[in-house]
Amino acid sequence: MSFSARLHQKALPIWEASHNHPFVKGIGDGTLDIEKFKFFMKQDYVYLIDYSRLFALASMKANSLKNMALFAKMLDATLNIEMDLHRQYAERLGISAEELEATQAAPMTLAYSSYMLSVSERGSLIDLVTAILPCAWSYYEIGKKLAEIPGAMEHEFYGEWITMYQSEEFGEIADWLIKLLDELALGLPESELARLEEIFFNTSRFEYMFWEMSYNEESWPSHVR
Ligand SMILES: Cc1ncc(CO)c(N)n1
Repeated sequence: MSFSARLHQKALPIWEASHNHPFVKGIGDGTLDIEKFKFFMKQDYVYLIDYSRLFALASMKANSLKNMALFAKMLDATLNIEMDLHRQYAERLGISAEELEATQAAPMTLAYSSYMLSVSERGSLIDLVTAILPCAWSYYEIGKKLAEIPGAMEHEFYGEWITMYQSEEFGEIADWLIKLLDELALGLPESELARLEEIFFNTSRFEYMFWEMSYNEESWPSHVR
């Protein structure tokens, strides 16, 4: 079994909980409360700012020119394609790009971003790739699953979201990260693989918690905001 398949298997119960989360289900059947989605979009935007920084850092740590270029491409795709989706939704929701960028990170967003950044800054390239893989991979899986629901991609509000994450371009990023991880993991001792497994498990948990936070619109208590 490849290392990526092992990680996927280990985190499967968490991924399934994400797929079955009422937030994700609500995007799929179009019933999600728009206020919850608005909360999610704003938090996701500030999350993606730090996620983009990780691609810049990955380019710095890359082991070949080819990989440097691929991470640079992912950085560009996140800042200019994926985050454009957020800017477009914001416009539809009456939020300006400036307001979106100025969103105050909620505790879970801050915890998730800080965890990914700290693992990636002090670790090597494989630590970074392991930390970000559940993000790219799980959104692609969710996108594909939701796209199978008849009419979901044509939904007047949530259709664009599903269309973005099920796209071939987004899938290519996930596939490429999976391949790179398996390459980098070749020949590593079990102790190292177990350490990486923990990172993957943690960011998979954070992915679940991000749905949970968004569904509950959970931020700092108002008296300490
Ligand atoms: C929290 C989160 N995880 C993954 C993705 C996919 O890039 C995203 N936009 N947001």
